[in-house]
Amino acid sequence: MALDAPVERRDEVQIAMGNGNGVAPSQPSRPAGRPTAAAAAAPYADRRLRLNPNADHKPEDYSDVRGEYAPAVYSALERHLPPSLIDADRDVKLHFMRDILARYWPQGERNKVQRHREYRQRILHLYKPLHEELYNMHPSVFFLPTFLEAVRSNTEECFRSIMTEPIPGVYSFAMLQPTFCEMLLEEVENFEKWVHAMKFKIMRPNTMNKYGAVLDDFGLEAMLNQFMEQFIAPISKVLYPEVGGGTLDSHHAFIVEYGKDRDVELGFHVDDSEVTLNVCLGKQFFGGELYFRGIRCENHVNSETQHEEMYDYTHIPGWAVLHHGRHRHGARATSSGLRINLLLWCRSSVFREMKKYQKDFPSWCGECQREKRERQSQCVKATKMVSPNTHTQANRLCLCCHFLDTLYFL
Ligand SMILES: O=C(O)CCC(=O)C(=O)O
Ligand SMILES: [Fe+2]
Repeated sequence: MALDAPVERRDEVQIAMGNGNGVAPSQPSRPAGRPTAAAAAAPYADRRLRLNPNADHKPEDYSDVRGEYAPAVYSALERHLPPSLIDADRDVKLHFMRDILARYWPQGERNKVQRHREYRQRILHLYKPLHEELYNMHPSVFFLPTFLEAVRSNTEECFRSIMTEPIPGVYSFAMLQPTFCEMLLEEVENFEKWVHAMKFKIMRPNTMNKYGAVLDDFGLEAMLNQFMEQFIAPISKVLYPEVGGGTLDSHHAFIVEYGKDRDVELGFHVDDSEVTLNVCLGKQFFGGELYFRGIRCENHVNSETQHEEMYDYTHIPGWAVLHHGRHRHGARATSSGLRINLLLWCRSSVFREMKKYQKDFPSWCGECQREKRERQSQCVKATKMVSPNTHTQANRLCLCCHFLDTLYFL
């Protein structure tokens, strides 16, 4: 099937509010007459951190250093400094480490994160929760016994025993207690009313939603972290090892709202996640089916869908659907009623870092797999075409192909 419109990447909204200023890192004091830390660190500018830390080295104390990184970050990083720098002046090392950190996290991004932090702090300070019990993890109140039992058993067989997998990589299962769904719906409603009454700016979950709310913004972040670590990560480790399912370490959690006077449908997109959990909380509605169209890497995000990749999922309150973040999907119009879903985008920083060095992804991208099969069949054809005495030529071709397939790292 040719796609009508390009696939969107669904990104988090970044809010601009507060005083807009990031906290400036403090400048370490410097005795007169000595070269600046920047000048002293300059000769090391092209050096990189060591991959393996120097476990015997005792790092300096950075507890007086103010800024966006905790002092512990500098102490940990110091063990990775190149040998020529590890015994340099503390200011020189600090400058070098700040340079490294800034390369990974540019100033503009840091300011946005800082503003968002301030926004959350203001809400946490002022908002009074309706259901306090939601803010701490209570497994038996939140989850159905069948789901809890499967997670406790922690085996692939038990996970699969409560799930259906209608197409590869999409799993659905009954997950949440009805009372938990009701409480969460009431909490979100309460938060939205409060935001309105306070004339506070509400941050929508995504660039593609006009309604909904970010659960992490009003105090549910710690509980949802446990939700991910204790209940989604064990499953992802088994079902999604190829996309970092075993190393999930951060999340973005939000509510989406569809119906009359809300968002109606959701365009074709991929999520900014490795693994996405999507659970319907209610209420009553028609429509809103989730349609899937194959898993794709960035290079192939707009490639054609194969027939066997097409699947439509109908939401049921309390039921979850778990899928790859890069599984292309969208939601059809909710034609009547109100549909509210909880989304947990689970991310792995390790997987994201490793992905930078890979050139294709036949273990999970449907199109990379298709191209690999194509290359292999070309090789087989080439092998068949040559006579036995020129076989070496064909072997060379095949070896070449094999080499290309295994050369993931540049
Ligand atoms: O409305 C839905 O169920 C889909 C939501 C979704 O895909 C998303 O928020 O990323
Ligand atoms: Fe999505």
